[in-house]
Amino acid sequence: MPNILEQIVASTRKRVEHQKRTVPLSKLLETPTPTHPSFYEALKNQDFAYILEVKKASPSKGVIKEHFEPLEIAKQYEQAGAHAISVLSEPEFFLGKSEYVQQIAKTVSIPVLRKDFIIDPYMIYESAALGASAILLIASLLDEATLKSYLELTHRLGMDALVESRNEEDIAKALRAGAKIVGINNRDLRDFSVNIEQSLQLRDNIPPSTLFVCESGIDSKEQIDKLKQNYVDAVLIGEYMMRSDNKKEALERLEGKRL
Ligand SMILES: O=C(O)c1ccccc1NCC(=O)[C@H](O)[C@H](O)COP(=O)(O)O
Repeated sequence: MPNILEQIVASTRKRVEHQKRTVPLSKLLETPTPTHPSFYEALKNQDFAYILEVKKASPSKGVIKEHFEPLEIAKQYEQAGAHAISVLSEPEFFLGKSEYVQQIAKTVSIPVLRKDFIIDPYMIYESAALGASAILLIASLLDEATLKSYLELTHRLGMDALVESRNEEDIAKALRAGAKIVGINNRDLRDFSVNIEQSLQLRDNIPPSTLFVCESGIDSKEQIDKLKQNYVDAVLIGEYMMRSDNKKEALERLEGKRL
């Protein structure tokens, strides 16, 4: 049985091939690219930034939000004080849609990160056409030369990339390839367990000139305090925010402004 990433990648390959037949790259390139705010600057301009995630479901948790209104959630995130919004567009395992990225980017004034499993340059052009400010690139899915070329294309199209890493090897590859923003995903994909110690242990591998994002499993003020003490620049929070009815109060609880 292939592991979860292999399953997602296989499904993504089929989806991209189908999408290329529906909207060929030549046609996609005719689409005017919407202007968008800078994801990098939005994170850099804060002592500690919050990227809040819009996702209906995930392989580890199944359906998280049955009654799912992505645009409404994104507006609530912005009003709550998010500095950027992450939007899952992968349809089979996360029940996402590319349209969510487009609709949300059109509506909010903060940057939108397209969270998908980018394995083809077509998806980078598509992300720009959707109005994304940034994309996720997963270091373990791409060899170094490919990661470097995807980063160059992303930057050339005026977007930023969050390069997701899980170990020293991924981080070294990301830095050599020119990543300006590195994320550590705390979720172990073998058993789906999450532990923010993963980010803290790898913190010193990332130079201060590179933005450092801690991803997954964040749901308490104690964790946020610890991450701030360890010079983490930003956090990416999905499930905790998705399950909270009042987004503003949920963020205030993480910040210790509310019990
Ligand atoms: O979450 C999963 O089950 C998962 C499985 C396979 C690949 C990626 C997966 N998650 C994507 C993410 O990284 C999270 O959506 C993101 O970091 C937010 O995590 P959380 O706050 O724990 O929802």
